[in-house]
Amino acid sequence: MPSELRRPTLRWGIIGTGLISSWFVGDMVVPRADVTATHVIQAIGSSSSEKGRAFVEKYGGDISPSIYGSYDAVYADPDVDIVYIGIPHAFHKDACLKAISHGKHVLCEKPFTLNAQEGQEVFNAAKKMGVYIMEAMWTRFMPLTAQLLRMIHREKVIGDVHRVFCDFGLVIDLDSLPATSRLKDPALGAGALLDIGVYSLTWGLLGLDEGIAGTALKPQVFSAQSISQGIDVATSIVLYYPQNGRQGILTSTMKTKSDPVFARIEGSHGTILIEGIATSVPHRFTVIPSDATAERQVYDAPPKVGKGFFYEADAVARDIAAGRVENATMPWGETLRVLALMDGIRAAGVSQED
Ligand SMILES: NC(=O)C1=CN([C@@H]2O[C@H](COP(=O)(O)OP(=O)(O)OC[C@H]3O[C@@H](n4cnc5c(N)ncnc54)[C@H](OP(=O)(O)O)[C@@H]3O)[C@@H](O)[C@H]2O)C=CC1
Ligand SMILES: O=C1OC[C@@H](O)[C@H](O)[C@H]1O
Repeated sequence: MPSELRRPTLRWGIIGTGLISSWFVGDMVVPRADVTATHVIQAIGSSSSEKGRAFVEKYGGDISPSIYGSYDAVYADPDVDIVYIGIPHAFHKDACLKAISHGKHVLCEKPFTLNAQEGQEVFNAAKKMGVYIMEAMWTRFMPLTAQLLRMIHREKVIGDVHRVFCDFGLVIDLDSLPATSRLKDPALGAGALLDIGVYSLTWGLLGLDEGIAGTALKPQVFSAQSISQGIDVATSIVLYYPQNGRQGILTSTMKTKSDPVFARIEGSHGTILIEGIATSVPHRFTVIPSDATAERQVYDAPPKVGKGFFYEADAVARDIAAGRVENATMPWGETLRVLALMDGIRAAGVSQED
């Protein structure tokens, strides 16, 4: 096998120097024992080059990327293979389209775009240009997630799944945030559903049905949203699968911190509890058989190195080296399915203005 396929290299251009870009870059430069891909931080694009320089000093370790005071310079840099988009949701579509128009591959943060229509536009452009693009739904790429889903759907460790409960709650005090914060400004896509509810919804979809994108069963969706200052501060979703009676109760809120045990999956032969520092980051699950005499089994994530963003980045590197334009774990159709569900929830959810 050619070495580029065995251990591919990707040269990344980073768009935005906020929180998520710091986490992502930190993971790309963290020393790892079992590296399967090499990630080079080739360029940083920021609203100002001073900000870009400060970012590299703080988070970049030994790297010395090109630092640009604009995003356009990153898209135009011939040494950049792939653009990582880490800016507020409302700007994802334009950033993706610009990167694609320069022939760059793209990894774009969640939620991929503000709605399914925007997402479709971006995928159409990527298809036309023949470039790779994926939504950075990192939770799906963690080995513990893959192990859990295999045990539920293939090994049927809890028998037939009946219900999935999942919550993602963070305490976000809107009054203390500037009006320009991405967590507060409706124009930037603020709201619990798009920011954190997307994870609860993801766990529900993955736990209740093995299919994704075109192979997934279609649930009926019921929802309620509490609106404050023009954004949803809490969204609750019920997924009901008429095909088999399964139900998901999937919640998100900006009012309360969720419990470390953020999800419960119930089946005919037992229950699984999933825990982590956040609903996006599972670090352990426990299988509790219904038979009280049988032992609980605990499964832990691999020892912690970085935050775990390299799992999705490695997957992207392998895909690109193999000539694929989309990823099998997070294909374009799956991003569009989740976006369409969130569109429906926002359109139909019972809303209460305070
Ligand atoms: N996968 C995950 O776990 C996480 C994903 N995310 C996702 O990443 C994206 C960015 O979130 P996060 O890093 O928390 O956001 P931050 O507010 O921390 O940073 C966003 C960055 O985007 C740039 N930017 C461009 N225009 C604006 C604007 N009008 N207002 C604010 N920032 C702007 C700025 O970078 P500059 O000035 O350098 O151009 C800014 O630093 C979101 O879509 C979010 O959903 C966020 C956190 C965790
Ligand atoms: O994706 C996310 O996960 C962690 C949260 O802190 C953040 O707001 C969100 O964007």
